[in-house]
Amino acid sequence: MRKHQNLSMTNPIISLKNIDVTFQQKKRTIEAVKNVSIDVNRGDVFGIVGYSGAGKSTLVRVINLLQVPTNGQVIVNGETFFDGQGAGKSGVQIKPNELRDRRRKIGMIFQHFNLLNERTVAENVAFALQHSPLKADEKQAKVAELLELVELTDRADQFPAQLSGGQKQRVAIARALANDPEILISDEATSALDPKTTNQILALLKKLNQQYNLTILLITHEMDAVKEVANKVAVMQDGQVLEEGSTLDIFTKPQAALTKEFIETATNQDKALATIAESDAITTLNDNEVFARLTYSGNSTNEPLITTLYQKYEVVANILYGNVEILQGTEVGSLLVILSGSADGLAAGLQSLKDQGVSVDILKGKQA
Ligand SMILES: Nc1ncnc2c1ncn2[C@@H]1O[C@H](COP(=O)(O)OP(=O)(O)OP(=O)(O)O)[C@@H](O)[C@H]1O
Repeated sequence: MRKHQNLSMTNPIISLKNIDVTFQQKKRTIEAVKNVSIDVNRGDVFGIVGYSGAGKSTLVRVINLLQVPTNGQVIVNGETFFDGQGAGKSGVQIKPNELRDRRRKIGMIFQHFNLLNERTVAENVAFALQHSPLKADEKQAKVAELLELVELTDRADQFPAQLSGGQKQRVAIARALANDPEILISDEATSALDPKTTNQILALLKKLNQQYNLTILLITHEMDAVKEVANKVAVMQDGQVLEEGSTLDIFTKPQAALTKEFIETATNQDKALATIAESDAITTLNDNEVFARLTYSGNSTNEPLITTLYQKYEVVANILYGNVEILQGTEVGSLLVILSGSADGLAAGLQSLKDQGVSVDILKGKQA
């Protein structure tokens, strides 16, 4: 695997501008992607999160024109692949043979691995090299190198049916990397795997990103997966990007209700919230109390938030749930608390938390 240079000249490596994808069916029009613009920089692990049907797969298939968009611009590595308004195929700006070449530099992996069952592990990887200019012995060496990279050297002569899900996905990764792609699109690649195997695959993707500067697009319905590896996230719903930002910002300052929902799941807050919401403390919340979620990162973690609330504002915090994650090397904490105090004390205390960069969500209580 070749290490890709970080050429600032060609950043972003993928630029999608105002992309629409509309499918015409007999009686109805499906707007699968609506006016989406995203820039992916070289070396990014860019997470695209959304529920089934949000348009994620359709959007990423636009990158290598497996899906020709209805409108918009597709620019990869500074080269315009597509530019058109309602132009259909006539908006394609690249010749078919060139497009085939460029597609080889964009590897893809999928939920169901898409391996050839009649071929061995080594043959599956070699299959991706059928159009490569390498000589036979070079191809063999390349396959061996790739299998070593994904730690499957000892499985080279086995068939997919003899492998676990995680091993099958590693074969698929080796195959996707055969032509030294600069971009890897991972479309729900861990969705069929158990949590432990998922983490192993995510760790492998992270290694490929760090060691080879491979740009990765990680499509998933699990914010958990994104949290592990992505430095940027876009949240999709109904064909649109609801919000986009660094993983840290998305986790600490989510704006859209859907983003908050994904984060609650990824940080196990959803389960805690469900239990806590039923508890007496919440169902019989007093007038001088608020139930709040406090999210803080980096510097704020060192601040004695709770102590200050009490000492300065006489606001007492009852912590019902706490969680700390390390995201991109930064601590992100979340607390579910009942804060009690005088109306003025609460107002001033909450304001002081916000001033310290803590994101405050009132989940129940007067100030909601
Ligand atoms: N070729 C097609 N023809 C018609 N409709 C399509 C086609 N491909 C996708 N769609 C529709 O476009 C919408 C977005 O689908 P898409 O597969 O991109 O979503 P997704 O977020 O990737 O979800 P999933 O993870 O389930 O694939 C859906 O309503 C889907 O039914």
